[in-house]
Amino acid sequence: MIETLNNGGKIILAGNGGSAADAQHFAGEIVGRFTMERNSLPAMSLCVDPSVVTCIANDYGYEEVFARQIEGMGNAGDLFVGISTSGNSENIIRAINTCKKKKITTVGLLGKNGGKLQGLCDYALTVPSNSTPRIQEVHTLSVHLLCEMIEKGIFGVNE
Ligand SMILES: O=C(CO)[C@@H](O)[C@H](O)[C@H](O)[C@H](O)COP(=O)(O)O
Repeated sequence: MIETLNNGGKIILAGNGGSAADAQHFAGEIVGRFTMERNSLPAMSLCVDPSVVTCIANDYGYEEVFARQIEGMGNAGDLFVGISTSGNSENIIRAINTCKKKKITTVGLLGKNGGKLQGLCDYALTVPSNSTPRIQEVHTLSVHLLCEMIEKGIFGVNE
């Protein structure tokens, strides 16, 4: 993630339900700030524009809501984070496949045994629990830890 941002790429995130909340939370910490006064960094959640999401879902199917946004807004050198507690959400799987075509690095924040996404993502952080709420709680912690590491990695340890 640090390499992506240092090289001018952006972080793109998506998830369903509670994981959609995690995706927008992550983007907020990166674009706004986590704990440090610093320049803004580029990150976006694909879950937050109801007009875009409903248009794609209505016209192309819910499976396409993230893949089509990546097709339109993702660039080589970006990094996509797909958040899925089951690892089996079809719209995240399709998003990852679109990223591969566009040379976008893929990261899975997953749960259980990682599901179908485990082997598809370039990197996977998989919470080995069968409880969706417990997985989500560890994902939220992971979001904060990642944001802390990004800030410290790019701007130093000033807090
Ligand atoms: O928050 C919860 C359950 O705690 C739900 O909204 C949950 O996120 C939804 O069922 C999601 O559709 C599950 O998708 P996924 O994590 O398996 O990809």
